[in-house]
Amino acid sequence: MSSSPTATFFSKHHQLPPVHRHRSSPPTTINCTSSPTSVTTTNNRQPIPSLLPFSAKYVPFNTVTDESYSLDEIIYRSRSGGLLDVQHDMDALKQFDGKYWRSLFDSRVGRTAWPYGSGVWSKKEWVLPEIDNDDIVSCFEGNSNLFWAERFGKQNLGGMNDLWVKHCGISHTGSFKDLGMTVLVSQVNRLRQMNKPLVGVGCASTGDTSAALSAYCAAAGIPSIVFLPANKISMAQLVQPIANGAFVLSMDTDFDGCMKLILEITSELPIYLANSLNSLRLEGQKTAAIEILQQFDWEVPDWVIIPGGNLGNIYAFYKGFKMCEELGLVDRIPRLVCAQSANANPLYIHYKSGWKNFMPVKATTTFASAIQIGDPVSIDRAVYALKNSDGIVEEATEEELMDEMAAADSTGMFVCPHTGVALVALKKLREKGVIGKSDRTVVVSTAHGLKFTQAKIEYHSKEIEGMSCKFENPPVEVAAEYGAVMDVLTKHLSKVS
Ligand SMILES: Cc1ncc(COP(=O)(O)O)c(C=O)c1O
Ligand SMILES: N[C@@H](CCOP(=O)(O)O)C(=O)O
Repeated sequence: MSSSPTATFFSKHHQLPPVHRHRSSPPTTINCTSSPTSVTTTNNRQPIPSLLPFSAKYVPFNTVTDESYSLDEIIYRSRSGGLLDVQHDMDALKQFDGKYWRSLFDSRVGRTAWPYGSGVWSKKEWVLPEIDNDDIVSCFEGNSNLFWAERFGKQNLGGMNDLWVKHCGISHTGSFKDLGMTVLVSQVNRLRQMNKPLVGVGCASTGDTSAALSAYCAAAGIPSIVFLPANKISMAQLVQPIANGAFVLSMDTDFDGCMKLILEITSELPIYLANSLNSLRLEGQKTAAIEILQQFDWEVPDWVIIPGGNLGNIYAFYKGFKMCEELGLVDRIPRLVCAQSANANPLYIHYKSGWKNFMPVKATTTFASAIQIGDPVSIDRAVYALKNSDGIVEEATEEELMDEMAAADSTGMFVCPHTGVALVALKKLREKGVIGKSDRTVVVSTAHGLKFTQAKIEYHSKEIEGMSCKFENPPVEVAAEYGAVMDVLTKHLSKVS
């Protein structure tokens, strides 16, 4: 019996359908690979000599030093214990102008040529330029909907007309983590092909990283191990790694406790760390920023608002925008806003103190459970991103975030509580007049609302202690009889008309 094509689709050894094997080059542009000798024009196939190859390496984050590491090394921190960053050879990338890169990226959208149809791998030269296409583990992530939130903007924000929601949660495993995980798991796949001693990949998680890790590992046949804080993630998130065959450890601690443990374990055992401390993840996540520019035909929005927890994503967005500026695709970057839950707000406190001495906090329960993080590993990256984008940090209380989520849902979206946090930040900045009525603004929606149905059910049944749930919309129980249905319906219609 032949095996299911979907089961083996991403395996290196599987014979992909011809359309996926075909490495197409965009029309009227140059077909770039990582080797300078193979950079050719599509018209005459003449090699262009002396071009620098595209390459990337790890360097200490925001530090001037000669220290650097190959991406094929298993390393997460610099010699001094600081964060790492993936540094691309910008001189090599600058051999091509902004117009070239724009048209190359545009030409790959929605295509099936492996792996460029992925929103991440369509930017391969800027992500992991040296990986072999056969080693890539992709679920064709990215290319997510940039939704014009017309009704929400008009109704809830005093006629704001240029408001957009980037639905990163409408994705393979239901969150933006897919963008980073395709890169990390592809690199692990490559390292395993190189016989590096890696028995598996592990992460601590509030539910989305674990879902993405387990799915991408399962697609590639790589063991995954996830550390979850018991009873602190949604049921939908818990079942994702279970279904994907991960080794799931449920621990009586919070995310910060799980994070501490995975760092200790991965330093002892040959398990590769998949959290965003690992800067490879951010290379994939930064493509969401590039995609936003692309979806606006390379016009730059004024504001981008991102919910923050472990704080890798805010830096990933900054990096994506900054690369586009440096390589001439756009001439400026947007102002960034990081939005936190008031119950898990170490960055907000740090911002309000004028960036004086960062102090972790003990994060308490929040409906935005995926950002219940008190000691974010990427604090330095976030501060850098915000300082260099004239950024702002805002916070949202439980009632504010749940109301905003419900208000967004009532205009046709179905967003997660973290998106609610970002929408509160927008509302507060509009009310203060910081964000103008006609400013082009993008709110990044980070996970699918279907992962958080329990929170929505509690809200709409007014089951949340101390919360007025002003947008509640509970189902009406009615007898299955014509008269009874008519009564409730006419009453209802008289109210809405
Ligand atoms: C749904 C969701 N939104 C936002 C975040 C915050 O992202 P980051 O940790 O990169 O700040 C996370 C994870 O932390 C998440 O899972
Ligand atoms: N929300 C995250 C928390 C961990 O973040 P990471 O980006 O460092 O992996 C999750 O879903 O686990």
